[in-house]
Amino acid sequence: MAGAAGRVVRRWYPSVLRSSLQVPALQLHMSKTAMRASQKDFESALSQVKRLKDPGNEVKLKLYALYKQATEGPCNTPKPGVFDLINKAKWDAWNALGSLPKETARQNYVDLVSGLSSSSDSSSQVKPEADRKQPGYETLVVTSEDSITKIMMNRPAKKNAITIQCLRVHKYQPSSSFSPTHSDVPSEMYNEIMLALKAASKDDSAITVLTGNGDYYSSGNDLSNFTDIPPEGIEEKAKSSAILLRDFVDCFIDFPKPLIAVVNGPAVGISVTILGLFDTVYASSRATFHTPFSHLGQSPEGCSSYTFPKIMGPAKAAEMLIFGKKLTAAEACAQGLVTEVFPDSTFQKEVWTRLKAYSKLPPNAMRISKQVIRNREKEKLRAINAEESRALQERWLSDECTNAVMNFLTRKAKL
Ligand SMILES: CCCCC/C=C/C(=O)SCCNC(=O)CCNC(=O)[C@H](O)C(C)(C)COP(=O)(O)OP(=O)(O)OC[C@H]1O[C@@H](n2cnc3c(N)ncnc32)[C@H](O)[C@@H]1OP(=O)(O)O
Repeated sequence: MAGAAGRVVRRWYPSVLRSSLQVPALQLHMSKTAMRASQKDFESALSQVKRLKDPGNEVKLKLYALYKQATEGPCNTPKPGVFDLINKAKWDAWNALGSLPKETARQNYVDLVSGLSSSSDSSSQVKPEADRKQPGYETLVVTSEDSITKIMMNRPAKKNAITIQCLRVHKYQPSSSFSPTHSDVPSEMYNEIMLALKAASKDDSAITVLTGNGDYYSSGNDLSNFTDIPPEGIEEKAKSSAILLRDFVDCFIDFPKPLIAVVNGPAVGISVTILGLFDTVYASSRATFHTPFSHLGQSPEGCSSYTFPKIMGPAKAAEMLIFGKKLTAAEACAQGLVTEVFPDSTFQKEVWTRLKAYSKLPPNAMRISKQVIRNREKEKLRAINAEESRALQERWLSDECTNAVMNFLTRKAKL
């Protein structure tokens, strides 16, 4: 397996796979004997693959196997143990290629990537407001129009799960080696949402909207965040995640303008809990609201331990936050978490018509009204946020949490 230096990280590899799917830089300096006609195509496919949308684990395994076969030949490593699920899946995929010649594997790799590229080019996934899109975000589409700044979570293939890890993008230098020409690209969603909120708080928009692209609003914390353990160890990871969580939630507590959630589909975990910090929540009739913290060995965040009992009363809040009861949009509206539910078929049209009308109201008056409503609670909310983050820091180190996350990542459990 590759050492830490000189690695290519394929952006869409979940970190659970990434750790061992990383392509050793030196392997890309193919031996002279391998410099055949398809070498150039192969190299171009290797760089093309990094720009593709996530093709799913099955295809990633195929790519991995073909890559290994093309560069190393038939599988030559011992079979991983039965509990080493990820490495075993990879080993199985490589081993299944038997004695396929290197050249054929290389050609198959090129063909597979070319097929993936054309299907991703013709993908029906809309690139919303591409022309008005603010540059610089990897996981969001941020647009400003009609005095509304819209922050759209944009990982539809992953149900807009919110990522932590800062991917290191190493650029391929054909002549020498892989070098980290641009590292720490802010490609993760927690930080990008914070950046977008900070920018929106200062821009000339009157209101700010958070929504999701695709069929989900958001499936909450990306559970593969838990697998990206730094060399300093798991305690350090829990500590830095708790700080990130606290800072993330503080951005919502402190946001100075009217903040509206346009909940276009199901919402899970932290994408639900922070709704208590929004001023208005519009939901599609297709949306659901689910906070399965106990199932995950975790505890509530986003100030929900305070806002939910306040909004819906302690008994209903406990059913959601302790027992993970999933609410329909209508139920969430009846409990006061959602402002209004719209039929899914007319959701976007009705909501945006409403929001455009609101955005024409005098912005300073709206801002002051929000402050009058919210300011007296801010200090309390910050203290609650810090306390919830501390509790989670411990939870993340528990066996209950580790087992629940591993069950999801190995596909034994879905919520
Ligand atoms: C640092 C701050 C931490 C703050 C603490 C936050 C806590 C939380 O937010 S707790 C909630 C965490 N979220 C979950 O537990 C949801 C897990 N996801 C699911 O149960 C399901 O994926 C689903 C119910 C959301 C959707 O099911 P389904 O419609 O069957 O779609 P798939 O499962 O096939 O999902 C497609 C694709 O997306 C990946 N994915 C979805 N959600 C997550 C997620 N939260 N984390 C990581 N990955 C997620 C899923 O793995 C699939 O990926 P591929 O297999 O590669 O296609």
